[in-house]
Amino acid sequence: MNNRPLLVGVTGGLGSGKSTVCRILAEYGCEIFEADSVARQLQVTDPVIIEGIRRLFGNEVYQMRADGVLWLDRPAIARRVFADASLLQKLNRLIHPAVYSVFQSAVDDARRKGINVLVKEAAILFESGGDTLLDCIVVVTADRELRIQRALQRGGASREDIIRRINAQWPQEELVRRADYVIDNSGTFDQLKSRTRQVYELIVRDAL
Ligand SMILES: CC(C)(COP(=O)(O)OP(=O)(O)OC[C@H]1O[C@@H](n2cnc3c(N)ncnc32)[C@H](O)[C@@H]1O)[C@@H](O)C(=O)NCCC(=O)NCCS
Ligand SMILES: Nc1ncnc2c1ncn2[C@@H]1O[C@H](COP(=O)(O)OP(=O)(O)OP(=O)(O)O)[C@@H](O)[C@H]1O
Repeated sequence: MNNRPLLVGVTGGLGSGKSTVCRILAEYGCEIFEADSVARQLQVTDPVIIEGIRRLFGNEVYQMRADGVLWLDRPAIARRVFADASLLQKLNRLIHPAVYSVFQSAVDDARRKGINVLVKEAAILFESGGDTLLDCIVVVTADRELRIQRALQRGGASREDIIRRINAQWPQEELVRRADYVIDNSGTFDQLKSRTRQVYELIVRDAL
C-alpha cells in the first residue's frame, strides 16, 4: 500500500491524559509514535545530541552504567530547565528537530507497512513546530487542578515541580484554539474511553 497513513497529533498539558487517550487509540489499531520516549532515547544514543547536552549542562549529567548503557541525570536537567526558560529553549532546539526527523522515518515505515492511522503523541507539539505534516490535532484537556492532582497521585514529583512544568507549557486555552478535536478528560476513565471512540470515528469520517 503506497498511500500514506492518516497523521493524527495528540497533545495536551502535563497530566491531561494524552498517554491514556493514545492507549485507547492503540486498541482501535492506530500506531502510536511517542515523541517523548523518542526524545529520551535520542538523549542517550545520538552523538550530536549527547554532545549538545554535555555543552549545555556539563559532562557530569551523563554516567556510563556498569552494563555499558549511558545514563542521563534527568532530574538534574529538569531542575535547571524548568527554572530557566532560556535554557529550556536551548534544550528544545537541540532535541525537537531530531525527534521530527525520526517521525518522518516513522511515517515512511508506516506507509510501507500499510498502517492506516499513525498517531504522534507529544507533550510539546505546537510549541516545537511538530504539528507540521499532521492531518489533524487532538488536544486533551482537564482542569489545571485536576491535572495537578492526577500528576501528584502518579508520584515522583512535588506540587511545585508540577506547577513549574505546567508554567513552561502553552496555556490550555491556546492549545484548544488550535485543536481540530478536543477531548475533555475531566470525568471518569469510562467517559474518556467513550469520548475518544467518538473523536476517533469523527477523524476517520472527516478524512474520507
Ligand atoms: C527535562 C527532561 C530531561 C525531564 O525529564 P523527565 O523524565 O523528568 O520528564 P519527561 O521527559 O518524562 O516529561 C514529563 C512531562 O514533562 C513535561 N515536559 C517535558 N519536556 C518539556 C518541555 N520541553 N517543555 C515543557 N514541558 C515539558 C511534559 O508535560 C511531559 O509529559 C525531559 O523532559 C526533556 O529532555 N525535555 C526536553 C525534550 C522534550 O521537549 N521532550 C518532550 C517532547 S519531544
Ligand atoms: N479520567 C481519568 N480519571 C482518573 N485518572 C486519570 C484519568 N485520565 C488519566 N488519569 C490518570 O492521570 C495520570 C495522567 O494521565 P496520562 O499519563 O495519560 O497523562 P499525560 O497527559 O500523558 O501526562 P504527562 O504529560 O504528565 O506524561 C495517569 O496516572 C492516569 O492514569
